[in-house]
Amino acid sequence: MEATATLTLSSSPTGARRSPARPTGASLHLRRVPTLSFHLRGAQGPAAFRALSSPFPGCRRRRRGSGMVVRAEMFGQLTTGLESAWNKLRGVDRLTKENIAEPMRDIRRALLEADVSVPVARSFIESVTEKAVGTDVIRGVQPEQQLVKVVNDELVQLMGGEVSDLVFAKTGPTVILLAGLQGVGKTTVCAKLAFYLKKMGKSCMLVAADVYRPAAIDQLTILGKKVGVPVYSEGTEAKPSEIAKNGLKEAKSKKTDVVIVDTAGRLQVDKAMMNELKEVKKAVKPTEILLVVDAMTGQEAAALVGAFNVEIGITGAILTKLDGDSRGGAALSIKEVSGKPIKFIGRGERVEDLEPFYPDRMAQRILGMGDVLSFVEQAQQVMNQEDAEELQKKIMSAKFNFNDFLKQTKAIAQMGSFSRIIGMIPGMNKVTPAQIREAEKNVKFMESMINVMTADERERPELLAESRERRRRVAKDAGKTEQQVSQLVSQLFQMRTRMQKMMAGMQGKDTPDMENLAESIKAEEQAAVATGKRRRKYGNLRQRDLDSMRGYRR
Ligand SMILES: Nc1nc2c(ncn2[C@@H]2O[C@H](COP(=O)(O)OP(=O)(O)OP(=O)(O)O)[C@@H](O)[C@H]2O)c(=O)[nH]1
Repeated sequence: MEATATLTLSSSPTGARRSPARPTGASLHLRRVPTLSFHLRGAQGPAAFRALSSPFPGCRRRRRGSGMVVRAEMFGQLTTGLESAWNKLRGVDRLTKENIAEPMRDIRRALLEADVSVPVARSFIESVTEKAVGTDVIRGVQPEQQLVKVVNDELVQLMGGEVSDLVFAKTGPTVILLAGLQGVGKTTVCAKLAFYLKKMGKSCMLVAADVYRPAAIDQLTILGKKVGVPVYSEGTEAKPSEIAKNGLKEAKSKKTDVVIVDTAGRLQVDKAMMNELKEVKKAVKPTEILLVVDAMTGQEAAALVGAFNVEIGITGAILTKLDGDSRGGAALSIKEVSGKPIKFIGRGERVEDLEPFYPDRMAQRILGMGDVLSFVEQAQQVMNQEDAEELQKKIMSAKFNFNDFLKQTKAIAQMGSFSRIIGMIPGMNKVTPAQIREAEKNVKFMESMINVMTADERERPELLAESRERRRRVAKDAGKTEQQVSQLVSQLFQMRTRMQKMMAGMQGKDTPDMENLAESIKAEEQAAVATGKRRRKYGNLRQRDLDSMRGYRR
């Protein structure tokens, strides 16, 4: 026999539900550990791989020595489903509503297969479609790569965007109350959290408030010993709220930093369970109430977090058993469905197997395309850099027109800040958040007027400066006053002059001494409002603008 294979199956009932066909010539050794992995060696390795992995879409192969290790990764099936979406976009030159329709169907199917609920999948698809179609083409980036980036960003948002850190009490011990259904891993999480907090330098105490399962107290005591933290218990006779209260008193007297309260789990959500939790909550006023949920239960876990939140008001969730054959639905839906963040994930039975939940890392793990993402990000940066250089050239040759103006205002809307573009022009990176907000407020107002200008007028702003009729027409079409249009025209010329001066000032200086752009725009705006005296032929355009305009035409 030339090939050997070691196959390990998930310890969970759902993980073990499918058994791959046994390949000829390969020996299988079954162990109960919570991932699926094959180690194949010998000439028949590839054949054995195909036979073994066929029931597990998303299996990954890795060469190891002369053999190969195959793992059915968490979310493997979802990753595979998404891959088929990218493949359908090969050969298209930009993303359109039409050509992404089918890939979007694939993504939707992949999400549903991963056990994401229908409404969550629907709103995800809607927002990806909207963002993908509205994305500018980035030079050198394939449309399918661009879609990967959009999907990644939306996945990160779906999972809460930012990492949600544990909150600690300002004074006295921080109390963490753990709740959850039976067997989800609450008791194990107590020890894992204590281990994690000890590594952070916090002293911990575990409180055994699960009085219904005598073994739970023993289990907690053993785990407490293992991680080196004291366990407070009063046996199975006392009331959980009393035990928690006394435990907290003891922790205070010992100046313990964090108290973790283990509560009883039930097979399903019931009134008695909720009432008991409410009592414990009232007795110890926890800083964090975390619901422990099993990732294997998919969208049910998300619904459960929502239900507990409505009943007792929780601060977040801990998702366990993500190392098994979890399809990912829980991780993807919890925040969206319940509004509560996932704070930690459990990825194994050992005390070390708990880590904070990072939405961005999780999204990358799902897509399995870290390299594509960083490539698209770099290309975007290059494009912004090129934009900035182009803008600089235009400013220097006094050709900054309404199209550039609009492009900049749109860039503001897109990026939420001037500073990303402006910051790339050397010396122009002093824009403050208040100025950004101010600039953003004006964006829509200006855009409405620029949108109704003709292509010629946008290209050559002096057409508007010279013709009162044109300004009147723009005002009428945009629903603004003639004065507001004149102000916009005047602002563009002032901006142009000002920018030119700044650029000229910058040349030959390492650290130019100049005001930032937004400040200058604001100053000019105020000046424009204050002036009204020199309005003759050009309505309320100011003499200085006319001079600058003449300079442009020379
Ligand atoms: N694979 C895997 N197994 C886990 C994980 N967390 C817990 N388990 C296992 O799940 C089983 C149940 O864990 P417990 O901590 O006893 O669950 P519990 O919620 O306290 O259960 P009750 O006290 O009955 O409510 C144990 O065999 C744990 O080893 C995890 O992240 N991954």
